[in-house]
Parts: sequence; C-alpha cells; structure tokens
Amino acid sequence: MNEQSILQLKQLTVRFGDKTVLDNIDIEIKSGEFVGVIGQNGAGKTTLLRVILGLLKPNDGEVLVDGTVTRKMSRLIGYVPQKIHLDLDTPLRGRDLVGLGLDGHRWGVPLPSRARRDRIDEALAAVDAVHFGEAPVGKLSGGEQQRLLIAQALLTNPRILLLDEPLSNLDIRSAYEVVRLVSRLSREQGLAVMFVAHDMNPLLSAMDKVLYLANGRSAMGTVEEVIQTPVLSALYGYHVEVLRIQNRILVVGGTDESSEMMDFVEGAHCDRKEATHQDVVGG
Ligand SMILES: Nc1ncnc2c1ncn2[C@@H]1O[C@H](COP(=O)(O)OP(=O)(O)OP(=O)(O)O)[C@@H](O)[C@H]1O
Repeated sequence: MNEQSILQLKQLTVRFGDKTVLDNIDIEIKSGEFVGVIGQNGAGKTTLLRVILGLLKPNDGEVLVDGTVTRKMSRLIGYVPQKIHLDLDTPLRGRDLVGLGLDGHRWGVPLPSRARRDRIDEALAAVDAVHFGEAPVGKLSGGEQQRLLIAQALLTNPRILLLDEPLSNLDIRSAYEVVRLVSRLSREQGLAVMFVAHDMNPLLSAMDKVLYLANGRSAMGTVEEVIQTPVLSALYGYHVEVLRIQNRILVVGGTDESSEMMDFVEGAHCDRKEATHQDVVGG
C-alpha cells in the first residue's frame, strides 16, 4: 500500500454562531486507507465532509488534499451522497447517471464522445455495474443505484472518496456489498476513503481506522483503540461504558440516573492491545 498522505486537516475549527461543531481537529489520512466516520446526530460528520469538499470555509485551520490547499469541487475528491431520489420513470439509464459526473461543473472542456464513453465504461466496470448500465435508473435497486453513484464519483480519478451515509435505506446485504466494493476500490486504486455511517457493523471488516466525532472533538485509531471506555468518555465528557461480550461491542452511555444504548458493534476483535485515550484523542 502506498503510504502517501492524501488528506491533512490541520487545527480545523468550525463554529456556527456560538456553537463550536469542530474544535481544533487534526487528522491525516493516507493513500489506500479506509476510515469509517461515526458520531451521534449533530456530531459534525457532514460539516467535516463539507469543509473537505471546499463547500464550507472553516473558522480556523486548513485542509490539504494531496499536499495542496483544497478548492471547491476539486477533481481529487470524489463524493457519494446518501441517496438521490429517482422516480420509477426517470428517463435516465444507468450509464447516463454515471456520466453526470463528467457533465457537471468539474470538467471545463467536454470530453470527446469516444473518450467520454470509454471513461463511463471503465467506471461501470470498476463497480461491477456493466450489466445494468443500459437499464432505467428508477427501476434499479437501492444497492445498484448506490454503485452507480460510486462510479459517478470515480470519473475524475479522485485520490480520496467521501461517502456520506451511503448505506442508509439499504438492506443489510446490500450494505455489506457496498462496503466490500469501496474497500476493494480503495485497495486497488490506492484511494483514501472517508465513509460516514451510523451503524458501524458493516464497516468493521473494511475499516483501517475509525474516526469518532463527539462534542467537537475527535479520536482516530483502530476500532480496538477508539471504541474504549476511557477514549469515548473523554470525548463525550461523561462516563461511557464499552462492553465487550464475546465478539461484540456494546457502547452504553448516560448519567448516574439514566443509561442509554448508544451503539452496537458486532464482530469486532477484542484481543488487540488497548490504547489509552492519550494515544488517540486528538483535537
Ligand atoms: N449551516 C449551518 N448553520 C447553522 N448550524 C449548522 C449548519 N450546518 C450544521 N449546523 C449544525 O452543526 C451541527 C453538526 O451538523 P452536521 O450536519 O454536521 O452533523 P452530523 O454529524 O452530520 O449529523 P447527522 O448524523 O444527523 O447527519 C448540528 O448541530 C447542526 O445543527
């Protein structure tokens, strides 16, 4: 795996009014690294992606992509949204949806039609979608549509892929397939990946690192390093208990009076070294 640094966030701070959503975040992601981004509603996951995409200017700090300060809609960054709404009778074929990645504002000069067709074919093949490239998009399953959106994001040959909850609305099997696909692309193309998900379970076997956001702060490390009682308690600012039962992790948080299930992590390996929160808490 190429160990080149693709994304660097340096002392990144974002405030909305008097609310600090991201507080002095420092993160580095390397080529071929798959990072799962988790955190409760409102933790700042989408805000983080918007800053990286150049759609939101941080109050402090900077974002470097491939060593240079990021600019809006950079070709180095591929973006996959949660989902798009497609009516059954949407007059687009699969390959037309993919092609929108070339027709937008990203490419100033249109590609010649042959080169354009080849590029779309290549992207369809990369996500195993050649066989439904001619099908009407509205009639494809959620998982198939998601694969087309990933192909669309690949058209500019990005160095990093940002995915904002692409598993929402997918059944569990399709969710695992999308994760496997992204993991393969990451390995084969040396793509850095930031994958936002509410449910960590489908990501567990694919993630090199997990980035946990809470209260404006972040922790990044392996699942075994980050999903730990001291780390999450430090992030949340109150006691959070991480329970390891057989091959599963249960994160329980709350006050003395109440306790609330926050996350349920299946299949994590619990036998690696435990890190203290000093090892991984950043920001
Ligand atoms: N443009 C904005 N103006 C004011 N507040 C904003 C703006 N965008 C986001 N926020 C606030 O910043 C916080 C983080 O929002 P963000 O959408 O990044 O969270 P999230 O982790 O993606 O949440 P979810 O899991 O619900 O999608 C929230 O409190 C939100 O209300």
